[in-house]
Amino acid sequence: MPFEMEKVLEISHIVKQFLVPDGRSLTACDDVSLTLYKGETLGIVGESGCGKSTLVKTVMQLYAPTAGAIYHRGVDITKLKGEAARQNRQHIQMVFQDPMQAFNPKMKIQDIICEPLRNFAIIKRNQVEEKAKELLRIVELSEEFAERYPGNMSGGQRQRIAIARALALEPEILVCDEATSALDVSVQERVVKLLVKIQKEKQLSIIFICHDLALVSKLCHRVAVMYLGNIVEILSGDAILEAKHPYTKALLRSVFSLKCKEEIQLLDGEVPSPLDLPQGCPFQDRCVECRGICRQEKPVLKLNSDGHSIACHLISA
Ligand SMILES: Nc1ncnc2c1ncn2[C@@H]1O[C@H](COP(=O)(O)OP(=O)(O)OP(=O)(O)O)[C@@H](O)[C@H]1O
Repeated sequence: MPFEMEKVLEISHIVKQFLVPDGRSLTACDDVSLTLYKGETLGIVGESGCGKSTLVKTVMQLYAPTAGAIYHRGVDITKLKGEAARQNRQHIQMVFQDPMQAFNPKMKIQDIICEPLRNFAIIKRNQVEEKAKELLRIVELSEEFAERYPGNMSGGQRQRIAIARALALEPEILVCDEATSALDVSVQERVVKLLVKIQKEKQLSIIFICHDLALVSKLCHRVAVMYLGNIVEILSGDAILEAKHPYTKALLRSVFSLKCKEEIQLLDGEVPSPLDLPQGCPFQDRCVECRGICRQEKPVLKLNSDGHSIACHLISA
């Protein structure tokens, strides 16, 4: 493994339900368990609405889970309150798709980058400029950006600023939710290379949510595939084309072929509503191989001897 097998985060049986206006509950995450290791990039993929953002917002303590626990270095962070919860946020930072929404347009870049450090009283006012320049160097931007405002910068530059701000507190974990998706391909490639470089230097663990399966397979050590609030498969990024779960295989077929960039087949059928989860396998209504047992029993995620996990009744370990 290119990363250490030291557990940094353990997501354990997370269920997240939302109460919707008509009184029913919507299950966005349905018993999700995942481990993140030190220095690892863990990709999370799946169609829109499968629960990726809800899962990472629960990790970020933005949502309280309905059930389950999230252990960071052995401590269940979902139970932390007040100052203990605030302190823990230093270790897990997030970069969103559109950092502009998070930036105050009237603040100088140096103040935006150093705001987390000021909030935790780690640096004084007169140390902001120097610290901002140091962080700008890490994300390979000129020190001149310290004095600028976010309005007149390119998307790639803003995303580097967002990364610099997220790294300011020297977190152990960086969560990137579609962080490179709005960038054009060449800028995206440079930002991704930067993330890999920083990860190697700092042994950072990264959770990377992205719709682009080719990018995920290139960047991520492991990839978790989500469907209707469930993890259906976990496999090595470089083995994504060897996926075995019928959903992952369909997802791979439905996107542009990694080799010839040619669209080949769309995934048939609609994703069922998370308001009305079926008994049994979440993928049963779209699976061409569906059998009786798939409608009765929900398959558990089983670890194969090659480190590949699959939740499917039809595939044996
Ligand atoms: N605050 C909320 N209240 C009610 N329902 C929500 C809330 N947030 C998310 N959902 C629902 O939970 C399900 C999972 O949404 P989520 O945003 O986590 O999916 P996603 O995989 O991140 O999708 P996308 O790729 O489009 O961002 C969806 O059905 C969504 O409508």
